[in-house]
Amino acid sequence: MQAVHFDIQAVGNTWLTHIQQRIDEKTKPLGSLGELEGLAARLAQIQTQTLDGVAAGRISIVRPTMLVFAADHGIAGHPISIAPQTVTEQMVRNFLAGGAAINCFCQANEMALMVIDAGMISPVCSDHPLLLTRRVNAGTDDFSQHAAMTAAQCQQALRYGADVARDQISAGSNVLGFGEMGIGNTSSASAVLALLENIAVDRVVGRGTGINDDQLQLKRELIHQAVQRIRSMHPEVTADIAMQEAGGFEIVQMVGAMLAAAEQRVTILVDGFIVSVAALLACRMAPNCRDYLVFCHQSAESAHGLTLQALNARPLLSLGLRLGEGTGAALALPLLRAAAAFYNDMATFASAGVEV
Ligand SMILES: Cc1cc2ncn([C@H]3O[C@H](COP(=O)(O)O)[C@@H](O)[C@H]3O)c2cc1C
Ligand SMILES: O=C(O)c1cccnc1
Repeated sequence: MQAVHFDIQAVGNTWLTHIQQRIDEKTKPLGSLGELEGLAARLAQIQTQTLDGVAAGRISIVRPTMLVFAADHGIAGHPISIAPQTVTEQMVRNFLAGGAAINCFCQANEMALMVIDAGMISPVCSDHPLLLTRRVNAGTDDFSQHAAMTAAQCQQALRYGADVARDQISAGSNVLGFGEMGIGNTSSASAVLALLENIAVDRVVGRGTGINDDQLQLKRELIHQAVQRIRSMHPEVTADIAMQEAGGFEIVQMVGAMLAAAEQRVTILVDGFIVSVAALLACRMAPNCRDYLVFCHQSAESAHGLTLQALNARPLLSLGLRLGEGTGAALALPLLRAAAAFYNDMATFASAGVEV
């Protein structure tokens, strides 16, 4: 099967001085809107391709949509989460019924929500308007023993994810949020991070949903075993190998969706640890993808800091969240709206007759 290819343009710094000049002409002391200025500049860079666009263009946030990718993980057959695998499906039903944290935050912040079955153990038989069924398989294999998926499944997951993003973009979205649901997926994310960044397993493994000391010890051992197995077979671990060996279908679909979004100059809202690991994989496959990422929050999962460091990222919020589902990304959307509002509508010193 032919590998999926993405053609992503770098945002480039051509217009950055002009964009910064537009920000500096606003009626405020230089730099006084702090990180909101960097956020506005990033959004403007993503959306602006001409000098006229810098002078008169507006940052637009159209049909912002949260994509929650759900899948199951063979490794969750071991007691490495507070919850059994069945909770993935139960939570997906909860998303569809509107009862989860992500539903509340999307509703509060006027964000659309779509849930993707990327490969849960059992399909949710539903023609629910929020559900997209893009199942690669009924969960991955236990990656502490075997590869999580085949090369063909990995390519299929990338393709499905890319198609999900393209469909939302065709429907008008120019901001896509990323969230996930999959019991055991912090194990997968930790293994991928250890493999890509060559970090010692003990430093990348955390408590996920809040496991106890015995479970943490087992989680470390299983991931250590996996990393040793994978490294002994592949002295050089590429993103493709990390995904096949230790990924989850929701993680790989997020990678495909991010790459497709970046290809179409769409802003990507990155949630917590698991989504950030997907972002790291996407940037390994296509470094220009980095230009389209907005890092929304820093999770309490200890390895999230290491992931953000690897991506040279400074997130907008730090609220001690450790939930996933896209919650941190949905909470950051009002900051994007505020950045767009001041960039688009704030008076300049000249227009307001303010002299300093
Ligand atoms: C009720 C419940 C709701 C959740 N919503 C997100 N997650 C989060 O926890 C899981 C990852 O943690 P671990 O690797 O420890 O299983 C993912 O499903 C993630 O989205 C949840 C977990 C639970 C139990
Ligand atoms: O940071 C996250 O995304 C996270 C942390 C714990 C559990 N689930 C998700």
